[in-house]
Amino acid sequence: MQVRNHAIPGTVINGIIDKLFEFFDLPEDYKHKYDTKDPTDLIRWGKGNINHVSREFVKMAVHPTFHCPSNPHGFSEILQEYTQKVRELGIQLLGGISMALGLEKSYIEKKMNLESGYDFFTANDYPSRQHSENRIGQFAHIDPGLIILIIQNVSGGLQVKHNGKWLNVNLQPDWIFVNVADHLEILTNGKYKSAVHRVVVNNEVRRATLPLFLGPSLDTVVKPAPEFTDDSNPPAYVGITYKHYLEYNNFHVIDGKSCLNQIRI
Ligand SMILES: O=C(O)CCC(=O)C(=O)O
Ligand SMILES: [Fe+2]
Repeated sequence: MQVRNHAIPGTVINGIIDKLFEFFDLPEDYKHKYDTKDPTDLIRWGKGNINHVSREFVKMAVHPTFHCPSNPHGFSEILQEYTQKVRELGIQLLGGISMALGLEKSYIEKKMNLESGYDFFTANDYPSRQHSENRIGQFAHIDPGLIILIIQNVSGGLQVKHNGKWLNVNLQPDWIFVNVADHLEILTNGKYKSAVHRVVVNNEVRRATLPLFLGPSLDTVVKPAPEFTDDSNPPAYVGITYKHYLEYNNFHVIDGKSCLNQIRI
């Protein structure tokens, strides 16, 4: 799904992309202080070039509490504005999805306790093909959470698997790509499917992407809701808290394994 005329100002998007490149261009010594040690750290930095992947990333928890590296100057303010606006949009989209499922608009919002929903933001930095030994930015994976909203500085790199084939997601830089993630699949008992996607390195330019992962609150037990189950559609997943789910997949760090197959009945 793609969203075009959204309310995130271009100045905010460009501002955040500039700050991100500034962050990634900081000396490695500084970034190493966020080196991923414990998956529950609220800011985590990591660099690929392992397992033939070219990617640098920084992940931070942004809701219900907001965390951001203090450098570069101004990064935190603009990121806070960005994530708040994208979160609002995401909640509106989940309202639309609830209605499309024939339920009241606030259904997912209430059921998933989004008021204290655990959202995390990832900034991904992929080198251009010319500056990369590898072709892959991220191997095929699915994402935890309900939906992921992605903005990028340049199109070309993200691919989604559809009917066994990899399709390029061609977005204009100011469009938002919305990916369905694991917890919408679990909640709807498979009516919505978590989208398998991967990232290839862009042929021409360095590419930054800004996914925001919108999730339930950490203590919400997510399981197929009764509205989506009956005798012929029994629950297809075991219910576990969002926190346990994230712990299993290492809070979605490099090559985080998905928990979805583990909880399938
Ligand atoms: O960088 C992209 O295009 C997608 C990012 C992504 O899939 C992720 O960070 O989980
Ligand atoms: Fe992803």
